Amino acid sequence: ATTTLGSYLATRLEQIGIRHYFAVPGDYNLVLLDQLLENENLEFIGCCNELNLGYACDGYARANGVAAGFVTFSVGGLSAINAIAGAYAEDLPIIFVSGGPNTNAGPENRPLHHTLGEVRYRYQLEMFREVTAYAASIEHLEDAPEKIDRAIHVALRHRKPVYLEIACNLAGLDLPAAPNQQLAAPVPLDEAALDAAVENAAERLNNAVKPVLVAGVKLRPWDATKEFLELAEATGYAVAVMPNAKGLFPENHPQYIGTYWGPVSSPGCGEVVESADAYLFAGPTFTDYTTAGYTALINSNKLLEAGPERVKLPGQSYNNVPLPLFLGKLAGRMKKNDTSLTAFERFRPAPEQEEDIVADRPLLTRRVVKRVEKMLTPDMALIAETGDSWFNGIKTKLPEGTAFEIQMQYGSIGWSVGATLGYALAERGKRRVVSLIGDGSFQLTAQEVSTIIRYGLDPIIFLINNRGYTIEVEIHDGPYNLIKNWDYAGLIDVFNAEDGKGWGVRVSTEGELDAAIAKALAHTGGPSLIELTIDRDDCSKELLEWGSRVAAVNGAPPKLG
Ligand SMILES: C/C(NCc1cnc(C)nc1N)=C(/S)[C@H](O)COP(=O)(O)OP(=O)(O)O
Ligand SMILES: [Mg+2]
Repeated sequence: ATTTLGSYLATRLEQIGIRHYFAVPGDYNLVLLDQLLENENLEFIGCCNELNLGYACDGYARANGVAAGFVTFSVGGLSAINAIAGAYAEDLPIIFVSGGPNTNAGPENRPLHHTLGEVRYRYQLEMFREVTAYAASIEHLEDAPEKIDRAIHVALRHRKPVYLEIACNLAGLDLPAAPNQQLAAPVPLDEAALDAAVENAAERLNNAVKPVLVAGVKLRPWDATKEFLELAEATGYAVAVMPNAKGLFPENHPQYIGTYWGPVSSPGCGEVVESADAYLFAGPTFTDYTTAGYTALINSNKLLEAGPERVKLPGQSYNNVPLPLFLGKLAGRMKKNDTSLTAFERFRPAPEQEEDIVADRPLLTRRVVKRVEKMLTPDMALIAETGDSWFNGIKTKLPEGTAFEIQMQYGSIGWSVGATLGYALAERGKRRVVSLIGDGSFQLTAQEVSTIIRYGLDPIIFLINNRGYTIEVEIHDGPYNLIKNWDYAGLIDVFNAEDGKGWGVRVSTEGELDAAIAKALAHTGGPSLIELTIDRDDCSKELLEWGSRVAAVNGAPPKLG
């Protein structure tokens, strides 16, 4: 049996669990798209532009584990590259495919449209090489299967996007049949290093007086959340999560003490973590944003850092130690010690009294967070866009089982609209998406709401209209932080046109918000966009504190020498 190059690729995508792929057509990928349409287990999802296509792949990969996107050469690829770089930063496997020039164009010295006007066609491949874990151009049929399989293998093994460029005159040609072979490779394991790391870590933690555990963002891409929970319950320690790891440990768990974010940690949490005499961080990233401008007091003499594939203990490092194996094995060596949790219990903040809704009270960010918290259910996912939505999203208490998504490593505003599309598609019928999106971010990618309408997805979008770039205002204000206001709620009518089922409303009081949420929860067949009127200076207190610290780091004078 033979298969065409395009249907070989389609079969592979199906084999790794993809059911939808995102595409914007162009004459370099039309024949390839025809091949994909032949596969009835894959659904074509057309996006308004390639940047949003990339963000949709990001959101889909967060829910589904891996995603695929298809663009045309240069005008498509160079538009998508920012989203693919973001997926690299966020450890998301994406099979990203661009149509490429006809294989004869180079040898016959043919200038082509959509290119730089010179006969040199490798520039897109070189650019993607920088933001993917593997990049290859397929210009000969005989090496297509190997390059496709290698790309998929690398994406799944390293949890990173990969890039394939397929010459437009090859996609519909026959290939040798597709052997069903193992595509995902296990993480390398050094048994001796694993045992030594467990031995050393167990000794340090079992001899500590008040050790704590902190969950990091890499727990999820390296499938170690279950083992982290096991370790937590084997130790009885206080457990915190870093801001971009929210949702990776159940927040109603008796050992959960909140978000550890240095000076903007949740009440009591920072104190307990920083006063511990040993802390195990599992899968952490210590960036300027996750440490509030490096003001988090993390002492390397007390730090046990378990990364995706290596463990770092004070004065010792162990390589080829997979995170889930390390955490799981360590759990079996731990003694119970609830000293840090007992310390936290002494000042655990009393649950906040639920304030009654004051119908005609103007909206306050703090009150909006409380109202969103109340509507969340375990079968929802909360997506927080870059902006004050980070702080508001992170402060939102999650019911057990509710998922949380944030792009704190890359922080490219506008990401959340495409990510909402991709995530909602992957989780259709299983999880409803609730998104917190600022007005400034929304203006970069708003048109993808029409794709959400086109495919009848029903996320609930809270559009926080505070008249500008408030994060930037708090870090460093200037006239550039002002934006032109839109009628955000009215956009829904624009995108609905004659057949859409989106619903939009603008609210400015607590009573209006309450009624809008009730209506959104009942609204199906399309998105609900609730535009919130928020005062320009009404932001979370954490943003104020965090902003001044990040600004201090940004402004640090160049070191001499
Ligand atoms: C302009 C910028 N960051 C710089 C930036 C600029 N361009 C891209 C693609 N990504 C970025 N992070 C940021 S965080 C704005 O405050 C976002 O504004 P908005 O969505 O309105 O949220 P807040 O009002 O809560 O800040
Ligand atoms: Mg704003």
